[in-house]
Amino acid sequence: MTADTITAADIRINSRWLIPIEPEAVVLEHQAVIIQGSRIAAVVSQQEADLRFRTRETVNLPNHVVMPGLINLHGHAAMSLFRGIADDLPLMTWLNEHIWPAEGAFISEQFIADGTQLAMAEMLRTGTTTFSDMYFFPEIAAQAAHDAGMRAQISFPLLDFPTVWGSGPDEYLSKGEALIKTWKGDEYITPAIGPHAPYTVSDGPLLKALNLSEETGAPIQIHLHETAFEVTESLEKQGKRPVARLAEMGILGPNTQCVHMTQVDDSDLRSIVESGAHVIHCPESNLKLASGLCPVQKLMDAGINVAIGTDGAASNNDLDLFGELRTAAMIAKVVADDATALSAHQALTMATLNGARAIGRDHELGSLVPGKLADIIAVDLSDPFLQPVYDPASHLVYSNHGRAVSHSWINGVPQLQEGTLTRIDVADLMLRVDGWMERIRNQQAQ
Ligand SMILES: CSC[C@H]1O[C@@H](n2cnc3c(O)ncnc32)[C@H](O)[C@@H]1O
Ligand SMILES: [Zn+2]
Repeated sequence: MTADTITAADIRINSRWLIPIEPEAVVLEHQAVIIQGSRIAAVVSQQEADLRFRTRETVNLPNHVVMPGLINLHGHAAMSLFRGIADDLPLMTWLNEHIWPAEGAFISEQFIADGTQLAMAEMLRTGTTTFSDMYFFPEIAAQAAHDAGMRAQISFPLLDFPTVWGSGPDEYLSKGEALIKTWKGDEYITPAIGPHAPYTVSDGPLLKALNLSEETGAPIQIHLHETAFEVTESLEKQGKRPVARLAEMGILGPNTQCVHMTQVDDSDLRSIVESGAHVIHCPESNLKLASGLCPVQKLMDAGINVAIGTDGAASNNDLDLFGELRTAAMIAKVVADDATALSAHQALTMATLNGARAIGRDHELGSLVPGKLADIIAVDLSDPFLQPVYDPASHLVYSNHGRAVSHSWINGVPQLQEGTLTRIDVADLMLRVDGWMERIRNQQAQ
């Protein structure tokens, strides 16, 4: 090897273990990830890296596993400010009697800016590099994510009734169209359409959402079959199951993300498979609201792409995707009555490549492959609760929680170094969070 075969690059990450996700489910040892600009230039053995690359910066991670950044495909980021205000309730009581009144009373542009930043701090700290949001004032959330250098799919809300963000479907759709125009093509922000649920959006606005999606390419994300009650009520009012209604309208397709899907009969399964729609599994929210259990392994066996999300911090009550994976893997086994269901590697793929596929970005996100964007995390396995290490993939899913995440990069830019966030001023954020807590608590006490 001569000097002219040595390539200059920006960052070299040396790690004890590496889980690339693609091309296969393996754990590699003593690898180096080479980053040039915003992309992965190479993933090679450390010996080969010594011969082929000279980098501006080298990060040595001797007790760590390096893998692609996690993708949290469903949440309501600013609801972090409502964490713990209404626990131990079923979905419709939680929404009608607690969450919707609180949203009416408190949500403003500043609430969304602060709440989204709080959510991003937690997600970055626990290994998420891309998140999906469906909430009010999406233009503020998009700007907050962009400013923090986080990747996000930002869905604008669509409902039949007025909220803090608009007077009804027409206003939501025209503001949403503006959001799409502003952010389409951005490398960090993917604008999307968020019809809330089949029970809150009637056919007219749903069809307009579909038109907008077809015209702009913006994905649709919708809460779907979250509870048995949703399905029963739809059968009573519409004479059909929500999935059948959406399938007949043409809403289900490869650009549609169906969140929850705890109720799946054979006809639902067929509709989802035939349409190519994606399912977003939110196990902890489903458990906490006693909504039901998504049959993840059955969906995957049928060929459906299943990604994972935390849902909002008011129904979870955290945004730690590693914790979510542990729950997902555990309940998948009971639901399938099969301990081999959702293995550790399948779970890690669900939180990375499947998430990228659901937002149509698997060609550039979700695995550590040369040419893909450098969204990378490192997890420190040196703590006693992660020792001894026979299989790092097992530890990441079954023994870990997100606090062991030590480093992350998004687009090749460091976001977390030795557990410290580089782009969010946490002390300042906490002052603003305290202010919101006082206001919310005072109003609740009245
Ligand atoms: C249209 S903005 C989002 C809207 O959804 C509410 N929400 C939060 N979690 C859930 C859930 O699990 N099912 C249904 N709706 C949910 C949130 O409070 C906003 O009002
Ligand atoms: Zn939700």
